[in-house]
Amino acid sequence: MLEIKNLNFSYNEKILLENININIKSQTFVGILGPNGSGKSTLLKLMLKNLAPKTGEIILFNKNIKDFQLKEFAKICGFVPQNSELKTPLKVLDVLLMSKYIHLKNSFNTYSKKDILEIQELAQMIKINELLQRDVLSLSGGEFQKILLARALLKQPKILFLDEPTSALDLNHAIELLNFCETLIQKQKITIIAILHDLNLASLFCNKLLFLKKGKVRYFGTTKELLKQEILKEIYNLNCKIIYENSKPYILALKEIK
Ligand SMILES: Nc1ncnc2c1ncn2[C@@H]1O[C@H](COP(=O)(O)OP(=O)(O)OP(=O)(O)O)[C@@H](O)[C@H]1O
Repeated sequence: MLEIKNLNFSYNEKILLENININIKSQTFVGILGPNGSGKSTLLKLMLKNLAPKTGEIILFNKNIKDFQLKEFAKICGFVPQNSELKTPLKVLDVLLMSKYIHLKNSFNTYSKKDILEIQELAQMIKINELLQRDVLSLSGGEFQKILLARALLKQPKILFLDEPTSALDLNHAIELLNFCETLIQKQKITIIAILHDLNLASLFCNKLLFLKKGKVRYFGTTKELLKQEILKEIYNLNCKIIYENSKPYILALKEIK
């Protein structure tokens, strides 16, 4: 479904991503992990066509993403950024309605009752229905993150990219949001690619992990295969214990004894 072949990327002379080769099957929850500065956001920007590879290609549904028209690409790919460019005082409902713009046949068309109903249904599901009439600028960080997710989902994307989707959420809300994303994979047959820093959340929700370090793919495999003491030491220089609960690995970070 999404294939990256021999991808290299650099800014000026600085190599940021080197010889990236991965193949992501549909209906997978992929976590992109790695230390700060390892190239996670750069890789996401390349997959979103915000940056262009120096060499190599990114193939989505058998087509090089550079050959997608912007509107066609935007219909297929949903993106939930960490922060948003949204700085204008708009009602949440209006922000969400704007995401339906892409499906309007032409600029003279207007939103339908069906669009409003769809927003209300989704708002119920991700528990933002009480926020619809609020000004986006008045929302808390966590509430805002959920609005960004709703905005991406209303485009009914086939692939959803998330940049640290739980960074502003408490643990309960983080699990609730990722649970919801997991059900989307089954119900709407979408694929999710998320940058995550929390290894335990990655363990709970991701089927596959991509570990980057210094711009290279160090590991790409199943969560069970990769969440191992020696791998986490190699990638993060982390001392940890792995505990298994319902056959899922949990990472217990250890303080270095001096
Ligand atoms: N515009 C730029 N010009 C030069 N270097 C850049 C630019 N953008 C990013 N970098 C560098 O590229 C490297 C990878 O950055 P990137 O943001 O992809 O890392 P990351 O893994 O997402 O990090 P973090 O976990 O801290 O968000 C870093 O060393 C960063 O300083």
